[in-house]
Amino acid sequence: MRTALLQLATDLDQPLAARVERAAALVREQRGADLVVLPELWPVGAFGYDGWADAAEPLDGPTVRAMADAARDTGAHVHMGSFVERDGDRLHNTSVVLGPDGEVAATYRKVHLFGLHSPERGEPSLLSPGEGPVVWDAPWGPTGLATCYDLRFPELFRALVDRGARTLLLVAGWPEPRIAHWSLLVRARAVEDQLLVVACNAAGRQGSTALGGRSLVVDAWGALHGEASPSEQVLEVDVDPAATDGVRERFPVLDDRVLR
Ligand SMILES: NC(=O)CCC(=O)C(=O)O
Repeated sequence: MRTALLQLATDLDQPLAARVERAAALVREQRGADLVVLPELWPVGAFGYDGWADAAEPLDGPTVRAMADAARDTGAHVHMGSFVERDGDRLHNTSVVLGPDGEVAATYRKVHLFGLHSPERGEPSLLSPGEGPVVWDAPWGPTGLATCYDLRFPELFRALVDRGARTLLLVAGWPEPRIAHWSLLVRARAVEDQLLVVACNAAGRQGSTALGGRSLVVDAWGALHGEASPSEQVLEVDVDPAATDGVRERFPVLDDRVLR
């Protein structure tokens, strides 16, 4: 499965429409890929808190529509990363997977909201959490969705495994000062939950926050299939989701769980 991770650097000085147009053009350049993955909150910046309320859109708003058009033109599944979704008077950090037909195939609202550096402006004060884990029945097998700070909460990934997940699509806006945690925890989730993990981070600077890049793909045995630099980059990796079952059969550690 040809997979392209678009490790975007969002330029918050550009108008939102220009950021979306640029991302959609990059998606269209991935013709031939089966799956294209973008980072968390690239339209508004994962740390661009001040712009979120104004930029929030419903699920059928212009950002998702533009990415759906790009998915259709590319003929690929596109995990468009996440955007700030407005649903009535609530805002969510919502990930969206689009099919090659441009239809919404899956959505996931981030469960663990990050606000350690900005208790008054961070995600917990601006957003509402999602209601729980999501496993999407993808053409290549059951696929869990997770977003950034979720990575620090292993119980979410066990819940995804219990719901049948074999592959994990993780999108992030993970900062550079803690990038060693990102690289370590992505590998840990792949090995402990025996999942193929496709993990797409953002790059570049958003205000005072430098995002760390280093997107990576790790299989269920823990082997690294590709890793990006810290800067904006398209990382192309061929992955084999079917190999996860072989790992679980040869080394059935998940069967030996005692606490559930
Ligand atoms: N956007 C995020 O969820 C950031 C998470 C983070 O910085 C961390 O867990 O460290």
